[in-house]
Amino acid sequence: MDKNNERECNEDLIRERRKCNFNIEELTNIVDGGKARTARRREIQRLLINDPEFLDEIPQDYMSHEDRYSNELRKSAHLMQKLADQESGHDIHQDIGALTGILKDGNPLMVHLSMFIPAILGQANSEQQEKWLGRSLRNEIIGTYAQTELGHGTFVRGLETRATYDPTVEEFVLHTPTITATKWWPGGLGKTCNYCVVMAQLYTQGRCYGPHPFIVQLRDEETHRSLPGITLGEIGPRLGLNSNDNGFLKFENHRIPRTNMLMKHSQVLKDGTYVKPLHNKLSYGTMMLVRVGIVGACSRSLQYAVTIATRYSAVRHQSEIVPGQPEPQILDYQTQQYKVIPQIASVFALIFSARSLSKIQSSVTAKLKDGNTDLLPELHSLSSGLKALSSSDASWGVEVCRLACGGHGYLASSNLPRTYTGTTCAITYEGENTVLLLQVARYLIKSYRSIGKETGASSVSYLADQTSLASSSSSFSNKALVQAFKLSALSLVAEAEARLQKLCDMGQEFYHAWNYCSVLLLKCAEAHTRYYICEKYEQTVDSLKASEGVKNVLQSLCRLYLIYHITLTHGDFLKCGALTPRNIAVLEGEMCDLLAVLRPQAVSIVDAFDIPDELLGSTLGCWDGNVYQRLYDEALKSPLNKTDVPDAYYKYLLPLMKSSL
Ligand SMILES: CC(C)(COP(=O)(O)OP(=O)(O)OC[C@H]1O[C@@H](n2cnc3c(N)ncnc32)[C@H](O)[C@@H]1OP(=O)(O)O)[C@@H](O)C(=O)NCCC(=O)NCCSC(=O)CCCC(=O)O
Ligand SMILES: Cc1cc2nc3c(=O)[nH]c(=O)nc-3n(C[C@H](O)[C@H](O)[C@H](O)COP(=O)(O)OP(=O)(O)OC[C@H]3O[C@@H](n4cnc5c(N)ncnc54)[C@H](O)[C@@H]3O)c2cc1C
Repeated sequence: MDKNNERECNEDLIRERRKCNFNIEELTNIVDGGKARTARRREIQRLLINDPEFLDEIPQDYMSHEDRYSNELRKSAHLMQKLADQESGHDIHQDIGALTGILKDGNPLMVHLSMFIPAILGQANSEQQEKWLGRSLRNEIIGTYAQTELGHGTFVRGLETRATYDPTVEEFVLHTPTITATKWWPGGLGKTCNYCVVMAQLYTQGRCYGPHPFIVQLRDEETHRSLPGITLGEIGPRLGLNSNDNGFLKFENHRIPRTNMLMKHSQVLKDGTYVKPLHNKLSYGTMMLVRVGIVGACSRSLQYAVTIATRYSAVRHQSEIVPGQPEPQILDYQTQQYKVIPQIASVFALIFSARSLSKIQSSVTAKLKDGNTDLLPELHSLSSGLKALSSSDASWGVEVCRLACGGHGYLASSNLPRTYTGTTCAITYEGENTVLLLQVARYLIKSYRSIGKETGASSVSYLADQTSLASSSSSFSNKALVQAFKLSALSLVAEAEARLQKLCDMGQEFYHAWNYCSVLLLKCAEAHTRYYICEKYEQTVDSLKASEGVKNVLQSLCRLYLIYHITLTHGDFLKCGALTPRNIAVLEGEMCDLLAVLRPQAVSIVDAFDIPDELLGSTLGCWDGNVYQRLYDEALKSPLNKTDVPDAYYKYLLPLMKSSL
């Protein structure tokens, strides 16, 4: 599609684009994280888009389960090859965002990249890395991360798979003692992988030391057959990601060398002596790493959905605002703006918090290298909270975008259903959101109770700011609104702590009191994480060196985001006195003004996400807005349209219709 050729473009979109009052390329660079990143992303995307190997012979929705898997594996293998052929020196993980959309319903090699290789990097010692890292980076071996079992996913300490050390032959014996111990879910485990990192309970010298990672060969490297003592398979159709061959795995006293325990943090010596790690949750490091990555991935899913919904809302005309006048673009309805534009604002919120979290992660990793684990709890809390809010915000945002497209949003060819199923899985995997938020709450209560003791953790330092409990905001700057979020979070934490304490004073055990307060604790964790997101949004936009046009757009989006979230949870702001009912009413009015201010820029902002049509994969969201022709052409691809009268008519319908004769 030639973006300079207006003749091929829908007239509404041409008009929308002429209203643009900021530099789109500049905003694109901000979204990508700099000019160089934009250039690199485009280079990769061009490479993929122009390659016929990535085309599907027929739309995936018409393929069988096996064909989907095989088709997606064909493309993912080609993708890996292509990326390997690229000049070296680029970190593939930095390029992952550029790949969004090239694979349509999952990627059987994804967990190899996102967890298996990171697990080797983060959990294996240098000799082990020597042995496995190069081979996995060159894709000579393909692995997954096998932790979850039929009986336990959330509660990692409850895993049942055992790795029992046998010092006589210096081997671990891996065993699946019960049906519930069967590994269940790992992506690519069913048919693709020949290796995996298994999380199993470590037993040595008659003691259990909890879950530890082990690298295990699953299939013969020549024949790809599963090895003796190992049972493997795929778990069947899922809500989405149906090409990922999520699998099951059982061990029957399967032996692996001692040196297959990943020993960067803890070790089992030849005689069976256990050597403790610096911090007993370091073996959870791979999960934490992926949680950080999920925040950025969620922002990308939302960019896709909101690009589709915004362009479609500019093209679609329906009903009337002024009686008797032509049908308006649906984007002119305030209620439609309220669906779509806050989701655009949300994209930037997620981008900026993802960046802030990444920075923290890098500094924690650097400190870990020097043996300093002080900031691990802070990273655990922030990555848990942001993973939870980003995945639930993005899933809800994608669903709102789908609903905003009316009936056509329900069609697979809109690409909204698949975007939704590919996003909502992140609510569950890598730590179910409620569970992760309760981890954040645990950290909040602990921090609140240790006020006065220096923790060095910045995300919770505000809990010591008791004076702010009394102050009510009288100004409405963005900074003041962020303060209101802080006050709301602080007062929820104070309330939860007081309620917990009261129950304990009445004689309840702490863990029962905790469960009894957990709805409120969940709210604390959400409010705390929302405050973090809002603060980063405000600070990033405020300190941004950008042209006036771009700055204005981002200021308005940031303000919309702050007000939108205040209105969604206004009870909390009222309860703590951060805002008055009158303040809320004024803010609600201002939110509608902001929708009106942003309305003419909406198409240009989503254009700045710069998603090529080939990756967006949507009849409704294409750059040229030629929606109806595309919908019609896609419908013609239905196999049912190959014949005028399908066989099923003769088999079932005809006998029914004639039976009454
Ligand atoms: C929920 C927890 C964190 C609980 O762990 P626990 O050992 O029972 O801990 P606890 O008693 O609740 O707390 C004890 C303490 O451990 C701390 N802690 C917990 N995790 C960490 C961490 N990572 N770093 C640093 N500290 C950590 C907690 O904050 C507690 O600290 P405290 O005692 O309060 O000081 C854990 O079980 C967990 O992470 N569960 C979630 C499981 C999960 O995420 N599975 C992912 C499987 S892989 C996957 O889904 C891949 C999908 C990808 C794809 O397909 O693309
Ligand atoms: C698409 C997909 C891909 C996956 N890929 C992998 C993979 O590659 N490797 C892998 O090992 N695993 C993988 N998983 C598994 C995934 O990590 C788990 O499903 C996830 O961690 C949730 O655990 P669970 O299924 O045990 O849920 P459960 O813990 O059984 O959750 C059920 C309900 O119980 C609630 N609950 C549980 N514990 C508590 C608590 N302490 N407090 C309050 N409420 C609680 C939850 O909030 C939830 O509402 C994948 C899952 C999916 C869906």
